[in-house]
Amino acid sequence: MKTVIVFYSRTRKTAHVSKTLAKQINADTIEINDLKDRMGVINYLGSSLDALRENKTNIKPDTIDLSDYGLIYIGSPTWASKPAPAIITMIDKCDLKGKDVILFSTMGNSGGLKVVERMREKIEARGGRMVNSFTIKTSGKKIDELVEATEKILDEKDLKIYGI
Ligand SMILES: Cc1cc2nc3c(=O)[nH]c(=O)nc-3n(C[C@H](O)[C@H](O)[C@H](O)COP(=O)(O)O)c2cc1C
Repeated sequence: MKTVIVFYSRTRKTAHVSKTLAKQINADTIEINDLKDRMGVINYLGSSLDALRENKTNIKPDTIDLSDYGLIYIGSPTWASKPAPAIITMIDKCDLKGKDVILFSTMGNSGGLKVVERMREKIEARGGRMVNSFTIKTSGKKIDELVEATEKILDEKDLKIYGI
């Protein structure tokens, strides 16, 4: 069975982590886009509130077909210690019955574990099973440092053994 990395990324950090992983483990990627404008200071506050309240949002693609995949990574930035609304919305539209899932979050400095924990609850409710997870701090990291941190986690967590 194939592996896919499903992610949302507002400022490309989670995207860099996802693309690095995909290259290393030979996985497909699916980027979830949030159709609501999330940029700028005012939208930052609104986005934090949306995340706190677990408000749904319009996403593109609207639905994703995971039937070809046995192992699914789901990655989200940390927003107010919660998953981004685009990821909450996406998980609630997915059939994860019998799927192994690896969850990860990026964060400025803190709250990433709570994001993983909330995603775990949600994927389990939809029949998925979390087999591993990790968080990555992104604050102050340049792209090459993010790539390096991702490769380090890949080794530490032995991620290459899953989905073979
Ligand atoms: C609305 C919003 C809320 C955030 N809340 C947190 C937070 O609670 N804790 C934290 O460490 N970082 C927080 N961040 C920072 C992001 O989690 C971090 O920069 C992340 O790596 C960005 O990923 P991206 O570039 O893929 O969007 C927040 C960012 C935004 C836009």
